[in-house]
Amino acid sequence: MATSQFFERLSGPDRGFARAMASAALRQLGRIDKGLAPFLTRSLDTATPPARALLRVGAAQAWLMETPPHAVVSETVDAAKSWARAKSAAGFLNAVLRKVVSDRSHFDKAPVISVWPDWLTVAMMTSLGVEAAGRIAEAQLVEPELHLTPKSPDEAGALAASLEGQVIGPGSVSVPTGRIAEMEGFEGGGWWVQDVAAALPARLLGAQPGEMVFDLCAAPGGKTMQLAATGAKIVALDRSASRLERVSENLARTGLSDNVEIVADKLEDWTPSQPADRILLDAPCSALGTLRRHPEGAWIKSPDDIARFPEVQARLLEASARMLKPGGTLIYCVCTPLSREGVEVVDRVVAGGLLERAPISADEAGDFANGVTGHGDVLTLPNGQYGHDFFFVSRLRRI
Ligand SMILES: C[S@@+](CC[C@H](N)C(=O)[O-])C[C@H]1O[C@@H](n2cnc3c(N)ncnc32)[C@H](O)[C@@H]1O
Repeated sequence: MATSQFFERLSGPDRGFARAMASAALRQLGRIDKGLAPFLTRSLDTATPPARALLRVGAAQAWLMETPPHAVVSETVDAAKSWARAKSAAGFLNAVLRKVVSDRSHFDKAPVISVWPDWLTVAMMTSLGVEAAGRIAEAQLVEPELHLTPKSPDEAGALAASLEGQVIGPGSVSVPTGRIAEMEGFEGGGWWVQDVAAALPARLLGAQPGEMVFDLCAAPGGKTMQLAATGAKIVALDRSASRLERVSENLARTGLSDNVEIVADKLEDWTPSQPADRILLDAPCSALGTLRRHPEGAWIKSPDDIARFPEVQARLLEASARMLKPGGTLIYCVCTPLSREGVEVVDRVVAGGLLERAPISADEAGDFANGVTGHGDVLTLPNGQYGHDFFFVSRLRRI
């Protein structure tokens, strides 16, 4: 049986505890491995995957959760004994976990920036500097908040009051986490889940009623709903037909389908029947700005996986620019803080002469004003006010 099927069979507190263990281990995996290393005679990589997983989860309980030491050792060893693929590691786990529960000093000494694999820590520090990379790592230590976008920014106050949340940014609402489909107003479609930083790009596009707006990497549709709510005519395009089903469901639930045409195609293969007044390009990227939500992303991806993005992004940005009316506005955004997928892509395409920057002012960036760069782009690094994702946003104009 696959591990995910075991999880699905759990319910109540067991399910919650399993989730909490996995989340704690994944959030600080790099530090946990550094804390474990002195207790091992060989590299952790040489352990079988089940033994490695149990060791990391045991260490997460000992060092990050308040699980009693005897329970950490006995429950983890019992779990190994009842798992065919881990049975032979029971003695090894027992010996190492006894040391783990009585000595957290190596874990405590591992710097917060080592939560990621080493290659990623280096990439973050090279791109952003040690201090900013450290703040991003810090942000990963805590469970993310739940943010909602109301259909109209004017409704943020009422939504916050009804869900015991608080208004953040220019019209988002932070609410206590819970089962989303059971929260007040979900069925009625008055709001959708969207990180406050993810809501910024569509707001900065400034779509007006009746304008032709292309949302060119649209699925699952958080930004499409924001654009549709402005009263503009929207073309929501994505290469993934299955992900576009999510866009349709989201639009139907929120009652925003009327002015949206959905197109399943590759951006670079699609020929629009008329040029756009405005375009939003939320390009495919390494998604390193959402690691606090999906910390496993740091370990699933390799340097090669993320190296391919800048070429793709530049190609998609150029193709998008050609679909824009002269003087039309384009927002390019990516949910990664790495400069090679952000400012460097924009600089390259701007140098080609199709686009120029339409700088974003500190006023427009609101709570992210401290992220406005000298070029007038925005990089939503930790703002010291509330947790959010890390987006790069640039506003451009067709020359
Ligand atoms: C970052 S996600 C978009 C998120 C979306 N804008 C939102 O707010 O919900 C990137 C999307 O780009 C799509 N994509 C990747 N390459 C594409 C291409 N060449 N043409 C069109 N869509 C593409 C992916 O299928 C994915 O849905």
